[in-house]
Amino acid sequence: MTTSTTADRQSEQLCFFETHFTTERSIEPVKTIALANQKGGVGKTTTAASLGIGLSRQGKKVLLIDADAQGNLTQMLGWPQPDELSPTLSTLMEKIIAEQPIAPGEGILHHPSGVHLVPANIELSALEVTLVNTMSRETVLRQYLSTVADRYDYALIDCMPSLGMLTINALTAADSVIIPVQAQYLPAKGLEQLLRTITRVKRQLNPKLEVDGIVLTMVDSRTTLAREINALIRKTYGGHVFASEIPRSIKAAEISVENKSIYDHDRSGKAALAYENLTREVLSLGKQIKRHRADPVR
Ligand SMILES: Nc1ncnc2c1ncn2[C@@H]1O[C@H](COP(=O)(O)OP(=O)(O)OP(=O)(O)O)[C@@H](O)[C@H]1O
Ligand SMILES: [Mg+2]
Repeated sequence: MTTSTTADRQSEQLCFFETHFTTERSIEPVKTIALANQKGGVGKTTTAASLGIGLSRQGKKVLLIDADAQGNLTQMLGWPQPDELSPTLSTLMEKIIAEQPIAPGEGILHHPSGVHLVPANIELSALEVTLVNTMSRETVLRQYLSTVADRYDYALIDCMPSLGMLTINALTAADSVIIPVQAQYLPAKGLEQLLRTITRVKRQLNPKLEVDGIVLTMVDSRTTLAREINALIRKTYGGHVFASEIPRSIKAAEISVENKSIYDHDRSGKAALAYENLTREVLSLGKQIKRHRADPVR
């Protein structure tokens, strides 16, 4: 029978710590969040920009990924002609498919707020068609992200309004999903379809995928209908709805044409304050994940 000394035990524990944390760091140094909802115009892009810049204002290194061929996020951040940009997300994903090397920082734009952006344009539509006949077609975006992930704390993917192959790529690359829902219409059917897709991706492609929550956008609490729908969503999805609600606000609508962040455009307005609250909630979720990850070593 062997008796382990205190030194042996300490060395074993150290080994366990190193293995645990080294693995976590090398695989998941970044928290990747997909902003997804196949319904159009619900605030995905506005939330991606405002949450991303919000996280950056809290000292986090943030990469925004425009995964929509409309290029709305790219335009919102101040590149009004995305079709003239190269390389873009489609170029980088094509390189992954062709197994070509990607240079450090290739295609990544720097926004004055501090966030970085992988832009998109109409070429992404063609790429989506190419993906259909590509080996490991669901993991191309995840493979791209793994080449840049170690430089960021958060990567936010702004999805297009569909459940097509690019959104599946985003869900496969993500640790979690935030679902912006416009509190004006009953979203029940579309939401169920989205949640089924998330469950399918989690089961077949990405076991770590979680839903961070639904964020109610363009909330107008002046109308009874909006208040009722708001209450119904909270009753149905309970703890999966963020406490922070994004109010309907002209200032929030204006940022898509002003090319300013909500924090620069209307610093103390209600939309900026709401996005600051959402940012705090998202940061606190990140801490919970870290606490959870650290549990086994205690
Ligand atoms: N809080 C808000 N109050 C008022 N208007 C808003 C608000 N948030 C976004 N908008 C406006 O609503 C429209 C849709 O927003 P956004 O582009 O963020 O949605 P989306 O879900 O990304 O749309 P798509 O599905 O087309 O990608 C835009 O014109 C935007 O400026
Ligand atoms: Mg959008």
